[in-house]
Amino acid sequence: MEKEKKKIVVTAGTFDLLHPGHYETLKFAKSLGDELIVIIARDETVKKIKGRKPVIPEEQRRRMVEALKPVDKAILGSLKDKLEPILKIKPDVIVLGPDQTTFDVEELKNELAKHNIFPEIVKVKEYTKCPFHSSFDIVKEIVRRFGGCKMIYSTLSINTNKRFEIIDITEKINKIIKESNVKNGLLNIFVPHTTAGLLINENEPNLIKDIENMLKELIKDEDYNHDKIDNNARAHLMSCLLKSDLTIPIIDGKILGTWQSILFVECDGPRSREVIVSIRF
Ligand SMILES: Cc1cc2nc3c(=O)[nH]c(=O)nc-3n(C[C@H](O)[C@H](O)[C@H](O)COP(=O)(O)O)c2cc1C
Ligand SMILES: Nc1ncnc2c1ncn2[C@@H]1O[C@H](COP(=O)(O)OP(=O)(O)OP(=O)(O)O)[C@@H](O)[C@H]1O
Repeated sequence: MEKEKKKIVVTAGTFDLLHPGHYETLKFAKSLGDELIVIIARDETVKKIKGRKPVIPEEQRRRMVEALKPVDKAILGSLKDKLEPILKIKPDVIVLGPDQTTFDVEELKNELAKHNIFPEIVKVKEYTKCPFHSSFDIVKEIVRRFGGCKMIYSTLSINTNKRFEIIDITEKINKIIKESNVKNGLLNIFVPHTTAGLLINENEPNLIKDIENMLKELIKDEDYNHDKIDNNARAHLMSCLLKSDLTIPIIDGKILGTWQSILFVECDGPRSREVIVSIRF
């Protein structure tokens, strides 16, 4: 008597962080035949399709899927052509997940028909009866609970010597970044004062003089309303043209372009000033 041919079912997917939705799909897929083969999406494919690499590398994902009870075999997919493994397996049934748009059902049928393969194609329903029924939801929960951005900060003390003065603080900032050991992050420099501020520009002595002249030209030495209370309105107005904070990316431990320096601008010195430097990473 001729041995009855096994009914082979194929399904595929990323299966990054396993959840009951995966299991339900696999259990259902197995119920449709005798042998279930799962094609595991390659890391590179997932990066292209979902815009992010899976958390778990492909071989580790393959091993875990193969260890699941409904699964007979899990294989890594092709890097070149997604049809390649199906053409080799020649399945009787292909199970597509609820959110799988890699193949249009009709197109897949037509394409396989060209190779004399006529599988039944079944689409599964989404399983939602558990708190986490999507791998990305698990990722978001982990980030929410443990990932949060870390921040370190320090305070720079600056003693200014003149009424108006521009002080290059780049070296002091670079020292803080070096000591923080942060290679990639976001630097924020904040001046908690209303008569001083920050600028990024080239520290060239003639240009520094030009910046001073520009501010003094724009905000002339005149009588202002605020002078009735405190004789420093000009400094307040000058600081309106400056920045109270700077946000600069730290990439590979470096900040700033070739000609850029971080300049602290005193408009109402001499005084003791503070600059708050925080780094998020
Ligand atoms: C029938 C079928 C065959 C597939 N074959 C491959 C393959 O050979 N190589 C691969 O990297 N991914 C393959 N995939 C996985 C898809 O690329 C995957 O569906 C895509 O990364 C989206 O992820 P998700 O299905 O887990 O949502 C296949 C998917 C299906 C539905
Ligand atoms: N909740 C679910 N119910 C049924 N099937 C699911 C569910 N979640 C995923 N699947 C199916 O499992 C297979 C693998 O899916 P995949 O690895 O993309 O999981 P995912 O949770 O949808 O991932 P992500 O959240 O990153 O999109 C696909 O066939 C997919 O449709």
